[in-house]
This record gives sequence, structure tokens and C-alpha cells, in this order.
Amino acid sequence: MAARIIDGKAEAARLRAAVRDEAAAFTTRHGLAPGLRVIIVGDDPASRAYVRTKTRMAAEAGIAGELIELPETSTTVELLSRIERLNDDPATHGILVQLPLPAHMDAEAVLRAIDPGKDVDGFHPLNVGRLFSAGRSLPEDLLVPCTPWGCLHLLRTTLGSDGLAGCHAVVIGRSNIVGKPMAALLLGADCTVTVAHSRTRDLPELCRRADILVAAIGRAEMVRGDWIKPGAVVIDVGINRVATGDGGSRLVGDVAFAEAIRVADAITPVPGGVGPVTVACLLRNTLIAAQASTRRTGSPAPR
Ligand SMILES: NC(=O)C1=CN([C@@H]2O[C@H](COP(=O)(O)OP(=O)(O)OC[C@H]3O[C@@H](n4cnc5c(N)ncnc54)[C@H](OP(=O)(O)O)[C@@H]3O)[C@@H](O)[C@H]2O)C=CC1
Ligand SMILES: Nc1nc(=O)c2c([nH]1)NC[C@@H]1CN(c3ccc(C(=O)N[C@@H](CCC(=O)O)C(=O)O)cc3)C=[N+]21
Repeated sequence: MAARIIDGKAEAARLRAAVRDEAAAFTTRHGLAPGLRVIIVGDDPASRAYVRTKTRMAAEAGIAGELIELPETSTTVELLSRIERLNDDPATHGILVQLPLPAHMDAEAVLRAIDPGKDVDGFHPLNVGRLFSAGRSLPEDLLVPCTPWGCLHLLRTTLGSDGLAGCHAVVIGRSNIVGKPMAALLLGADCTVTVAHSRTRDLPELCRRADILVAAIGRAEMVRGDWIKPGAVVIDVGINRVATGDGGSRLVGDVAFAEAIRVADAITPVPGGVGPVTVACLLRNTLIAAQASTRRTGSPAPR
């Protein structure tokens, strides 16, 4: 039987509707909408398209989103001073710096400079540390990286809230954006977790032992149908643009979808899987950051 297709687009719409209700209540209470600032450096067309989606979705959810576009030639110091100003701005509750940054910039220093309370990507070392030291339940105000949070959310909607316990989860990829935080969240959900990467031996054999397989590699359709355990749940994080015969292009994931669908119990498509849920989580994190800032100070102004 063909696998269930996990509808990330529909789930994202549900998440955004919930954010919209709470954002409206926040705005009424505080006279100020939750505010998100997305900074993009350089003019990579794909990155620009993503960030435009983020700010448009924000507006629809009642979040005041603003896109800050900086030239490729900006320096780390210039970006840091921009972040400092946003850290001090009471109307800014969430700050996201689109990655990757140009190679001449010090990305680590940039991520460290963002106020951890406004770090809606969850990439600041303080938030990373809180995530990795959390147990089964995450602190309510913790800003968790959006993509892995979205993957966990889709797994819970597919398997039920207790359906993950005891599962062997294999995560392919060990980046700070996806693989590592994904592993931390799955551990917190009582999975037995294996993290694979480019030096892992016999990856197909390892994957065949996974009840839950998360692919975050960045290689088009690398995971084949015969790597998948019958009945497994497959989460495909990969976003790869490949050329089509007619001179156009299309998006594919890291998993060979047409093969996998014949073996898996459930699978996320690309597009329409993890991507939209990632964006919904960013809005959710902005709301959480805004709410936490008022708890800290009694007003929306964080200082
Ligand atoms: N849907 C969404 O919301 C998002 C999607 N993405 C997509 O997810 C994918 C991964 O992103 P990201 O984590 O940032 O990518 P990175 O390039 O930072 O990490 C890729 C990981 O895959 C591993 N890898 C590469 N080749 C192989 C291989 N042949 N066998 C096993 N492991 C391999 C690397 O191993 P090693 O560490 O050894 O080099 C690395 O750990 C990309 O397609 C990206 O576009 C990313 C973020 C959000
Ligand atoms: N600081 C930072 N935070 C990020 O979260 C971050 C980042 N940098 N850099 C790039 C990656 C990538 N990423 C995506 C988010 C949504 C879709 C998405 O919505 N994709 C749609 C398709 C979009 C299309 O059609 O092009 C989908 O999968 O259906 C894709 C990719 C977030 N990232």
C-alpha cells in the first residue's frame, strides 16, 4: 500500500491560524504587534525568495515583519551594529539573519550578537545549550530551531504524541541548523537516536534499521526506496533545485519520493512538507519571544 503523504502545507496553515489568534490578542493587550526583522545579506535569488515568503506569511498572521536587505559587500561590524540597534528596539521581538552569510563574514559572531530572547532561529549558544540540557519537556519560553521543531511536530501529528517513544530514529546530517537540534528533540521525545553524516559507514544499512528517518543532507534524491524499512516514517528536509529536460527546474528532496512512497508508512513531500512548517514555526517563535518579553518587563519593551 502506498504511504500516507504528510501534508505539511495544511499543518502549517493550522499553526499559522493559531499564531494569528494569539498575535491579535497580544496586539490588543499591548497596543503593539509582535515584530519580526529578517536580515538578508547579498542577493542570492533563492534566499531572497525565502525571506520574502517569511515576511508575507508574517503579515498574514498579524506579525509586523520587516525585511532588511544589506549589500553583499557589508562588513561583519556593520551587521553587528545593525543587530545591536534591533536588540535595543522595543518593537522588535524576533531577529533572523538568513544563512548562509557571505564567506567574508563571521557568522558565529553574528549569531552570538543576537539577544537570546529575540533569537527566533534558536541558534544563539545560550538557546542551543538550553535545548541540549532540556529533558522530556522543553521550557515554555525556549526558542527552538524552526526546521527541527517542524519535523518533530509533523512526527507527532503522524504518530501521536506518545508514538515516538522507543523508536529508532536515524538523522542524516549533523548541521547546527537541522541535524544536531533534530537529534536533541528526538532524544527528548524518547527516541533512540543515531546521527549519520558524510563519514558514516554503510548508510543504506543503517537507514534500513530506522523506524523514523530524517534526511537533512542537501543531495537530491540520495535516499533510495531500498534504504527504507517497511512501515517507517520518513521526514525529508532537503530542498534541492534540479534542472528539468525543458530548461526549467523543480524542487526535490533528499529522498527518492516515488520509490520511498512504496515502502514507508508515511512521508513528507517536497515541496509542501517540512518547508511550510518551518516558516509557521518562525512566526510561532516570534509570538513566544514577544509574550516572554512582556513577562520579563510587564510591557512589550524588553528593556
Ligand atoms: N525545509 C526547510 O525548512 C529547510 C531545508 N533545508 C535543506 O536541508 C538540507 C540540509 O541542510 P543543512 O543541514 O543546512 O546542510 P549542511 O550542508 O549544513 O549539512 C549537510 C549534512 O549532510 C551530510 N552529508 C553530506 N553528504 C552526505 C553523504 N553523502 N552521506 C551522508 N551524509 C552526508 C553532511 O555531513 P558532514 O557533516 O560530514 O559534512 C552534513 O552533516 C539542504 O537541502 C537544505 O536546503 C535546510 C534548512 C531548512
Ligand atoms: N537563519 C536561517 N534560518 C532558516 O530557517 C533558514 C536559513 N537561515 N537559510 C535557509 C534555510 C532554508 N529554509 C527554508 C524554509 C522554508 C522553505 C519552504 O517553505 N519551502 C517550500 C517551497 C518554496 C519554493 O517553492 O521555493 C516547500 O518546501 O514547500 C524552504 C527552505 C530556511 N532556512
